Amino acid sequence: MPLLAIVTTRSGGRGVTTEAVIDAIGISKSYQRGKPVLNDVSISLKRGEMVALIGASGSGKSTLIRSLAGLIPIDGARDGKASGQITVLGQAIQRGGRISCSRTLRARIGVIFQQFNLVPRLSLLTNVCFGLLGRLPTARGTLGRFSDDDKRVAMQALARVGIAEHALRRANDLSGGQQQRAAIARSLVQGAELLIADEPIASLDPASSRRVMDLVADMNRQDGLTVLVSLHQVEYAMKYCPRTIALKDGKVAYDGPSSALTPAFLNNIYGAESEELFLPNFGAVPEPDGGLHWSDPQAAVNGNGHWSDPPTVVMPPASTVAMTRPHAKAGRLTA
Ligand SMILES: Nc1ncnc2c1ncn2[C@@H]1O[C@H](COP(=O)(O)OP(=O)(O)OP(=O)(O)O)[C@@H](O)[C@H]1O
Repeated sequence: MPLLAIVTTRSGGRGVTTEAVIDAIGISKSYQRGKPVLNDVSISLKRGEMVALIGASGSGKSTLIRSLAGLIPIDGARDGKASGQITVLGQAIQRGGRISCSRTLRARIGVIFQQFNLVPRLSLLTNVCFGLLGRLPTARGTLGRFSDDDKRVAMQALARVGIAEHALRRANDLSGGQQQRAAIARSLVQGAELLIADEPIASLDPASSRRVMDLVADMNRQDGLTVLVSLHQVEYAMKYCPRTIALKDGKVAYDGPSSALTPAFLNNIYGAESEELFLPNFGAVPEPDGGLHWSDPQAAVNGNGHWSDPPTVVMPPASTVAMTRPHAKAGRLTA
């Protein structure tokens, strides 16, 4: 697909297919020997899915995201235990504790971080052009010589994320939300097929968070990008992602529909942190069986729901809402 088409396509979502875009089998990661931060984790994402990764602080979300993106090596075979394997877009990105990510494969994976990862003293335009590096001849890319066509593509991406007027401003002169939108524009010009985002809204105010999540959801629906996004606030996971994977102590504690998550389960996952997680008026209401469902399903789907930014709400005590069998069936519930 031509680059301009990648940035401007509005042809409608491509839906979820059966093709696995991420396939991680039995992966573990220890920063210190004998203390695994990820412990035998297996997950699979199909093309076109938008999946949230949630879990308490320290549960291993960033470690999993970085492992899947081929940024840190997972554990190799150890103590008689076979090593895990990660396949992304049909290619082994990690095997036996060794990263084997080609330049071509890396160009197909967009990665967004909480701290934006822009070059602070360079313009937004140049930062977005860096997304083209995986596609340019090495010499031109290394010298950072971008053609008028390259800049046109970057401008289109900046226009799509709504910050074209700031193209020539230095990245560090812009707000966090604008910088994150520039990082998204960089993934757009990159032509990524898979977007892996590590707490992209963790340092943003609610309005900026919604804009960023709306853009990510738009890339999923309109461009067919497969998205894995780690989120601290569960409400965003429930609003934007049909499926949620929850980590607890480095293991998959839940993998299933976001709508089947219950306050009791979330209390279990987050413990004392849980009171900070829920914002009311997102449209999520408890069902009699303890699940959370959207009062306006269309709002959940198209991101046009009514939003407000009220103070945090205290979740009901775990004992008041029991996890019932239908949820265990709907998702893979192991916590
Ligand atoms: N580079 C590192 N060296 C040593 N330990 C690390 C390193 N990175 C993370 N850890 C540890 O691994 C555990 C999981 O960290 P990780 O950042 O993956 O969790 P997280 O779920 O993303 O947390 P948060 O929501 O706070 O970002 C934590 O105990 C953390 O201290």
